[in-house]
Amino acid sequence: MKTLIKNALILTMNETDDQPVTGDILIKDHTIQYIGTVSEEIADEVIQADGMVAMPGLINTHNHSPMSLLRAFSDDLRLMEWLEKKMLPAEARMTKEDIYWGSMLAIIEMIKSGTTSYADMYIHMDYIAEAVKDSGIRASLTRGLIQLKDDGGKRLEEGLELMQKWSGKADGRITTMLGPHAPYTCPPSFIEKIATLAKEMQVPIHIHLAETHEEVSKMKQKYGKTPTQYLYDLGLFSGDYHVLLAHGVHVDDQDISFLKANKGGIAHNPFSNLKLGCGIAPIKKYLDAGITVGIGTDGAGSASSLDLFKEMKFTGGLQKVNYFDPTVIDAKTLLKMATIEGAKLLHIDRYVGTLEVGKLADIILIDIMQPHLVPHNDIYALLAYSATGSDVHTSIIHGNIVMRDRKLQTVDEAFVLREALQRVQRLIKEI
Ligand SMILES: N[C@@H](CCSC[C@H]1O[C@@H](n2cnc3c(=O)[nH]cnc32)[C@H](O)[C@@H]1O)C(=O)O
Ligand SMILES: [Zn+2]
Repeated sequence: MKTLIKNALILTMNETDDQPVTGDILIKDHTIQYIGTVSEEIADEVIQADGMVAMPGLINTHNHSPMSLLRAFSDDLRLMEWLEKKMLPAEARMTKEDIYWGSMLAIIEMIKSGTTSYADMYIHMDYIAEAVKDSGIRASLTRGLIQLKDDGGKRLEEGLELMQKWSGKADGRITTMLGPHAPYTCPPSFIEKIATLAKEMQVPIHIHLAETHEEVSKMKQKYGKTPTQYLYDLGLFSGDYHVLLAHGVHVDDQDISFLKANKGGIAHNPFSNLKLGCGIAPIKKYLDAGITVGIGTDGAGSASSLDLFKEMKFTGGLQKVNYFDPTVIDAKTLLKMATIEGAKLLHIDRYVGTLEVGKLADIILIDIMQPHLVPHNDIYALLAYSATGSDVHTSIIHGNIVMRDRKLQTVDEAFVLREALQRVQRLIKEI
């Protein structure tokens, strides 16, 4: 099967070509076969892309997809209260079917706003994997692991089963990670056990880190260390594996030097951090230290929506205001964070994250012939600061057209919305 994208303004996000050029992209099965000028005759299908930007699909580096069912349910509380009084009781009621439809709701929102790969940490991951398979998105799946008493073992078993059952499945679109939830929910022996497994199995780790002031003081009180030093001392950053760290809001300079040892990096979720009143992560310092930073949303229970174009604006705006300096981060850096840097964090940058011959075809087309996207002076600035998720016209993942002219091709959108509306009543009743 050969699909041709014709006459697009191509933004490869590849280091070597800085400026977009008008041209064609030929996709053969799952892969980008040629970028340049291609005759329409050789293609089975032609997508006319005049007036559109073609760029790599966006990568959401942190999500809890079924929490989309808990959108607009608890919005103005502190993190611990939000989590313990609202989210956890509602999550405890989620059936496997709720998980499937909740994650499907999140996935179709992500696809419709330009995300083609995402990282998910949750429970009942089999059902999320089914939704990933059915929808056509690419995902890195993690069973979130907590150990409150002696109950971590069973969860870890489930995490390992997920890896065995789903790694490389759905046509290779699914990868997996090990997922200790956070320093404050995982005692030292549990972290060590997971780090050892990651080392043995050569798999990445996905964990929350230093999200609030409270977390830092709690860990200092209990262990005499910051959350970052706690993980560092347990050897989490010294393995051969990548660690995807969500948030990293409250770190000092010593913490940042510890984080340099890690082969993964930080998933920055600015709007979730803002809405939970957590703080502003020092993204400029991470970038200065050479630490990889990607952009995520976190679950819609805190992030409210899963639009990475929105998160790019918050990322840029917050760093500029935090350092009283608009030059600390630029539009191109924001777009890199949302594409290739995110791909590094998911450990799939060999396959996606830029448009290059030989890479998998994860491509979005953005309609830039709209009042808020004209003129086209600087395409990076246009995409990072002016565009929103609803400007994404067409989305191709793994060579398959999953959305065309804003219409989903793999899933019945109206059906998913009805399922979500009906299921949420039971989940939030009297909480
Ligand atoms: N609660 C699960 C384990 C973790 S899955 C991922 C968890 O992270 C929680 N979560 C979502 N967003 C955040 C956040 O911003 N900080 C900390 N936890 C979060 C979410 O409610 C979910 O329970 C169990 O009982 O086994
Ligand atoms: Zn989270």
